[in-house]
Amino acid sequence: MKYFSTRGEAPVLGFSEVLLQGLARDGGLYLPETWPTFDADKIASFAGMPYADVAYEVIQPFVAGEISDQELGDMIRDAYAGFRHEAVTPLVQIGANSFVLELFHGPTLAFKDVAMQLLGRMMDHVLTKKGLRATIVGATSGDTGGAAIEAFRGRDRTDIFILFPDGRVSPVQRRQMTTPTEANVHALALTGNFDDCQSIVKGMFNNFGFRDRVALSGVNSINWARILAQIVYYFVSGVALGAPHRKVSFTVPTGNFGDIFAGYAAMQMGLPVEKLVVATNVNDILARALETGRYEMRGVTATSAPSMDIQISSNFERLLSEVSGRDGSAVRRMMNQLTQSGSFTIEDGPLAAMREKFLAGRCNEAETAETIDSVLKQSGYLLDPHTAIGVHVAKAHDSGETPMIILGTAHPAKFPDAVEAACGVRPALPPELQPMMSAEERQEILPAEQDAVERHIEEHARAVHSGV
Ligand SMILES: Cc1ncc(COP(=O)(O)O)c(C=O)c1O
Ligand SMILES: N[C@@H](CCOP(=O)(O)O)C(=O)O
Repeated sequence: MKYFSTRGEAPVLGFSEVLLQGLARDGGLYLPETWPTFDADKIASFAGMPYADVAYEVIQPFVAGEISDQELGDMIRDAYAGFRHEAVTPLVQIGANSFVLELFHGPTLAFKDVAMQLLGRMMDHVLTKKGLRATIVGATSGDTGGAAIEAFRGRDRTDIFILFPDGRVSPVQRRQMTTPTEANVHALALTGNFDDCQSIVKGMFNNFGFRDRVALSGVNSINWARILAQIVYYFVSGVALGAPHRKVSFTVPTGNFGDIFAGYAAMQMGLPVEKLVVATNVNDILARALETGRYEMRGVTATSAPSMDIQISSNFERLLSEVSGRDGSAVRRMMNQLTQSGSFTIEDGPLAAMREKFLAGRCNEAETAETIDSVLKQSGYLLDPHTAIGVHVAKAHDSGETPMIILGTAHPAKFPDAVEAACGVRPALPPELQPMMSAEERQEILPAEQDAVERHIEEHARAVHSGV
C-alpha cells in the first residue's frame, strides 16, 4: 500500500515512512492510494471474533509488506491486552435502539488509547529496525497528550513533547501529562488555546531545518496510523449490532475530525453505514461548514468538553481531498484561503458528496448538562460531557429503526467537576489512577510561539544530542 499527500506535492510513501513522518512535507496529510474493501462474508466473519483479531484483519492490508504479519499480530495483541474491559470497546445500550460504544477502557480513560497503544509499539518497532531515534511532538486539547505520553513514556528511541493550552484542560488531563517521571517525557503548557498548539506543531513540521535536525515525528491524528487503528471499532461495533446484514449509524463527538474520518474509512471499506453524524459543542465550525458550505473560523469558547474546543479541524482536509476527487491543487487552494483569511467555501459538488454521508448537529453547555442528568435518571448510565454531546445530537438523527452507535470518547471520571455539576454524582477515578492526583507535577510554561518551543525541544531532544 502506498500513501499520497492531500496536497499532492509530497513524495508518495510506504506505511513505515508515513508512520514516522506524521505530516507530509507539503503540509498535507497522508491517505492510502486505494481503500482495501471487504465483502459481506468477510465482514460477517468478524462476528464474535476477539477485538485483536478484527484489528489484525482491518489493519493488515494497510501495512502489508512493511511490517510482517507475525510482528503485526503480536503488537496488536500486546496493545490491547492491558485494557480494563475484555471486549476492549464494549457496547452499552442506553435507549430503545441507541448504544454507547465505550472507547475509554485504556490506560488514560480516553478513546485515544485505542490508537495510541498500537502507535507507540509500531513506532518503536520501525525505529528499532531502522536504528533511528525520533522526537515526537503533539498538540492536545486534553486527551491526546495523556494517551501519547502513556504510550511513549520510558521508550528509549523517542522523546515526547506535548503542547497543551495552559489552564484549559481538566486537572485529571493535566496530571496525566505532568506527573510521569520518565526523562523522555516533556509536558509544555502554552499560553494560548489548542489551535495555537496545533498550528505550532504544524509550523515545526514545515520548518524543514528543524524537522530534520530533531528527527521530528507526530502522534496527532494528522498521522495516518492514528486513524487506521480507529477504523477497527467501527467494524467491531457495527458487526455486533447486525452489520453487514443491516445498516448501522454512528454519532461521533468531534473536534479534529479524526475519529469520524475513521468511520468514513470503514464505510469506504465496505461497512454498511446509514449515517455518520458529526456532533460538536458550541465550537461548531464543522456543523456550520456542513450546513452552509462555508468553513469559517470564529473564536474558540472554553466549554465543559475541552477536548472538542477546536476551530482548525485537521482531518477535515482528508475529507476535502476525498470529495474533491483527490485533487491536490483544490485542497491547497482551500487550505491557503484558510491560512490567509480564516475561511474558505466548499464547492457545490464536493459539498453534496459530503452531505451524502455526513450529518451534523451541535450541543450547547446547558444541553450537555441536561443530557448527563437525564440519561443518568432514565438509564442509570453516567456520561462524560463529550459523550453527552454525542447523545444529544444523536437524538435528532435517530430513526428508531437503524441502531445508533454513539462513540463514548472519554470516561466521566476525567471530568468530575462538570459531571457533578450536571447531575450531582462525582465519578471516581479507577484506583490505579488515583495516586496521580497527589503526585508531583513537572511542566514547562512557554509562550505560544514556535521559536520558543523549537528552542526548548532542541535543548532537550536526545535525537539532536545522541548522534543516532
Ligand atoms: C474525549 C474526546 N472526545 C472527542 C474528541 C474529538 O475527536 P476528534 O478530534 O478525533 O474529532 C476528542 C479529541 O480528539 C476527545 O478527547
Ligand atoms: N481532542 C484532541 C485534540 C487533538 O486531536 P488529535 O486526535 O488530532 O490528536 C485532544 O484531546 O488532544
